[in-house]
Amino acid sequence: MDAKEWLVEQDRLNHIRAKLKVRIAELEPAMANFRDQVTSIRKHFWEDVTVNTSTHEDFEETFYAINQQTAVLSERERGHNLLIQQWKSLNRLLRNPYFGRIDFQEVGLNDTEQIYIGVSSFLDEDGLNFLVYDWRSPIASMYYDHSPGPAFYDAPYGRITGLMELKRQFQIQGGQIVTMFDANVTIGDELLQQVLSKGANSEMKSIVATIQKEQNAMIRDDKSRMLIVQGAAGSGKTSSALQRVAYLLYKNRDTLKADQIILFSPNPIFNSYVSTVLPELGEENMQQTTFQEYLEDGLGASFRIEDLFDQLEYELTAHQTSEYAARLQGMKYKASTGFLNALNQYVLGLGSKGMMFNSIWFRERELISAEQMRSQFYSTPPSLHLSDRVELLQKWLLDELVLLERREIDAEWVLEELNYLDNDQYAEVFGELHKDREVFDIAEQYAEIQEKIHKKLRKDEGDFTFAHQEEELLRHKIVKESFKPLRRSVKKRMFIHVQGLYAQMFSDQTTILEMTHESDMPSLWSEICEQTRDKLNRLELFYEDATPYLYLKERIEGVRTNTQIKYVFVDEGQDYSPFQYEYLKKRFPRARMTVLGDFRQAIFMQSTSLHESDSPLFKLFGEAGTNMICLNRSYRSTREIVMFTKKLLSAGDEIVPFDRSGKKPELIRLESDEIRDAQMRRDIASLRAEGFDSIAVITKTAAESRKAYETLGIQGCEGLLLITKKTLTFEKGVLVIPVYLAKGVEFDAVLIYDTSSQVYRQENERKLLYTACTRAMHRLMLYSVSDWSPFVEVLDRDLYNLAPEVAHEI
Ligand SMILES: Nc1ncnc2c1ncn2[C@@H]1O[C@H](COP(=O)(O)OP(=O)(O)OP(=O)(O)O)[C@@H](O)[C@H]1O
Repeated sequence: MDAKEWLVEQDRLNHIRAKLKVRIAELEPAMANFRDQVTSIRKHFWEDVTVNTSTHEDFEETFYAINQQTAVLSERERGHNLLIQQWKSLNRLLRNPYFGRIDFQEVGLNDTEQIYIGVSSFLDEDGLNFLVYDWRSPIASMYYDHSPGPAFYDAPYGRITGLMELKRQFQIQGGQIVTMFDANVTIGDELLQQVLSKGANSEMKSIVATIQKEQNAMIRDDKSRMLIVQGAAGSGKTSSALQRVAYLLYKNRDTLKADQIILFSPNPIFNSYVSTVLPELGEENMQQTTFQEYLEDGLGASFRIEDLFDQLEYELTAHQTSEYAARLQGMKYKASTGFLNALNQYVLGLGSKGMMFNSIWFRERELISAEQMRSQFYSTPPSLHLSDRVELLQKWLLDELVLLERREIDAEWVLEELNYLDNDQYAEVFGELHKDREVFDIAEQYAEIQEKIHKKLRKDEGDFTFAHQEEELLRHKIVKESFKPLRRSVKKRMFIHVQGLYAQMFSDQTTILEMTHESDMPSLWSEICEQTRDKLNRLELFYEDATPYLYLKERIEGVRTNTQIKYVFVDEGQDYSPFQYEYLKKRFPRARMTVLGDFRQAIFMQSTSLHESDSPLFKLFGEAGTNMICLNRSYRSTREIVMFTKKLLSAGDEIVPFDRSGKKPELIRLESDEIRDAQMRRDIASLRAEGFDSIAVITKTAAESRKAYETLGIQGCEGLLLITKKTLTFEKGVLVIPVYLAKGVEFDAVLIYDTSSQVYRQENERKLLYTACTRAMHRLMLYSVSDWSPFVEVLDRDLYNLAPEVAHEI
């Protein structure tokens, strides 16, 4: 870039920054003014309102005055918040006004427009000229999608075509242009090289300046009901998803708020990892949760639910137990579409037989039996949905309770309770009755007048006394109180015996066949049945049962829906079962869904393929409403690490590394655990000395993590942090972490604690090793004290370096 051009750009930058400073300075007094007004209104709120409730008119006037005052206050607060937002946005721009420029000549116009692109827009004083365009604006999309030459963008009023004459990238720091490139391809590799060569952070970064074309397609897809993104490890799925959230918030700024978007994260620690990206882009964070939270919300009070991580630990460590084979078959089957279909069939079948209810008991008496409910339920129209029939039954039960409650008033126990009312209770009841008394007086007068007019005796003549009436009302009140929990439990639909219904599917082979017409059953079905029933009897649920159980419960009771949410994002989408997708769709009926995942990292027993043509995800919203984007370029790791990790897979050929060089992965075999730990301590120290400050020792299981944490500590390794599923925030340092908690995150250097054949041998462990190794950005080191894992053993020798002292051993 010639020096003259550089000067011109620096001049423009100075000019824009000066304008920004002026605008900021102009805003500050207005902000202070609003703030003072808000403080003053809050302080004097009651002084400015005359409260008078003596007459109806006074009351209305007071009410009106309070309302008016509240409206003024919230209008000022809104104004203040708006100015704060603008102020923050301008300050963000002042630090870094733009990162790109394109020169575009629109067909039919003579002038070429210079379009500068930054994290938000900035207009000239006249409000007509864009000095900086928001990266999400339609015109800015050309920056990501086109190389210099013919180009176009889709404006709200149609497609605009023209010629892109220039595409320039900037890095700006402290008001100075640090680097400047003219790119002749989409986004130049040079800038990306610089960005990617930096160290990992405990928080994810925004990629706004270097979004790639295929990522941009995903970010700006606003047509699909279901967007599936299958992407290699490190291809930018999560980063692009967050940019997509920012884009959607911008595009739909009048109708969409951040809390109408929800992201399902793989674990709580991931929430903290991604939480800074949107604020960095000037947007509020969306809601974040985990599926486990949803399960616990739906079932937590009735069951202790295993989580996905404990399920995986079981799968990886319980080989020796007698029930292992059946449990594994159960995990697989219960996550399958086959079981989902079976369950749907089962629910359908319940329309004609098999419903189970819990009798309603009261003071050790069966008030309404399960049998009565069953016959009442089956007397409702079979053409209705099961949940509608449940609703009719619920109404019937509430009516029955009213009748039973009335009958109960004369029961012996009520009289006893009456005698045992303590003074406070009595006084409370008496107070209430006293109020009612006025009503009785009027009723009494009315009855007397009626008597006179019609000249006939009232029915209750002679036996109507207040004492009697009081006692009756007291009895009534006592019964009503005692029936309250019954009514509440009916409203919560606790009369449905969901546990029994779920267990019924697992009663024996014939039941499920009869109920579901399902022929493709696991061979160890009777053992699976026994395990499931045992667990249910202990009021515990295997992870693989939790979603089907909740699904069954909600199909019968009626689904709890959340219609506020407009977009659902599912990260690590391969780790969700078809059940869970069905559940999410029903739970968020108004939402569009974005699923990001990598089937090559499907380490849990339950998984859903994202890109196979028979993926259940295509059926969820129908093919017409579904779009799939594949991201095969991997940005996180160096070329050497990607070449190594993709060969760990049986089918990883399509993964393409971004061309950033580094050291080859290193294989280090040592004679004993102690020697390995001592070597790791030395390696960690030298990595730190090289300037890498985010380092992870990755293990297969939590038990192995605990062991590594202890033994490395004994070897004098300092500053270790043990990460467990309870850890909520990420910190920089040397983390010891099981692979399933490292999903989705990255480190400068990764050390695989034990890469022997005892640890990574089974086919399901291949993906674990792949996932662990792909967390590394710059350095990858694998250790073993015995034979190498067969997945490593077969790799071409030129894909890695062997530590010299052990070179002869492989
Ligand atoms: N366009 C880009 N510009 C700069 N950095 C990028 C870009 N795309 C991805 N990256 C970087 O690559 C790394 C991996 O991105 P990200 O974590 O989003 O990938 P992922 O596909 O979600 O990975 P995984 O499946 O392994 O969790 C991050 O450091 C991210 O900043």
